[in-house]
Amino acid sequence: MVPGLVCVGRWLDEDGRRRLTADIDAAPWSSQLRRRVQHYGHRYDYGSRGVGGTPAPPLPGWAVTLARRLHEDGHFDRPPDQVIVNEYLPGQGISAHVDHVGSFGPVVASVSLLSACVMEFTHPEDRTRVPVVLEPGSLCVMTGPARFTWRHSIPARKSDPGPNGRVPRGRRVSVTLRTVL
Ligand SMILES: O=C(O)CCC(=O)C(=O)O
Ligand SMILES: [Fe+2]
Repeated sequence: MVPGLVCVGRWLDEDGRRRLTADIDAAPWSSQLRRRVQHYGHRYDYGSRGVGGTPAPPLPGWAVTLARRLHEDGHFDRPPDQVIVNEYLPGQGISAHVDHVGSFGPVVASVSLLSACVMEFTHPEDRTRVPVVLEPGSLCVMTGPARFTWRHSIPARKSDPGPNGRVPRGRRVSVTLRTVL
């Protein structure tokens, strides 16, 4: 429904999810934009804010493993070298944006952990809105129009609409991998 968007459910199995979450939680978090974040690789972040800030630490082992697998699976033509980890507590979200076009390459990949949530893709001209459920362990890859034209956001709310009523959110952690231009 969103051209250029590919989502793979259960990209990480339960053990993989548990180990990745433990590795991430063993690292220090910093607080920005009301969410907690970790940056690795070049510190080019926050969409329209563009390039900035102090250099980030190199990719830790778990991020190198994810980056290699995404490259080997054919999602990237070189292993992604920039990683942002976002934590969302129920009620937190991210406003509609396109990941900074001048800073990042043509592929943006996100792995979801812990709680499911709904990401909304919005077309800037006709305002078409497509909700996409991000399940724990899933991989979402944005290329082409999904990457460059459509905006993505996570509504700041405590539950999401589901087929059988509202689905409460829990703590969610996402890992987004990109290449720096
Ligand atoms: O949490 C997510 O899945 C998306 C994060 C995101 O869009 C970003 O950091 O640019
Ligand atoms: Fe984004």
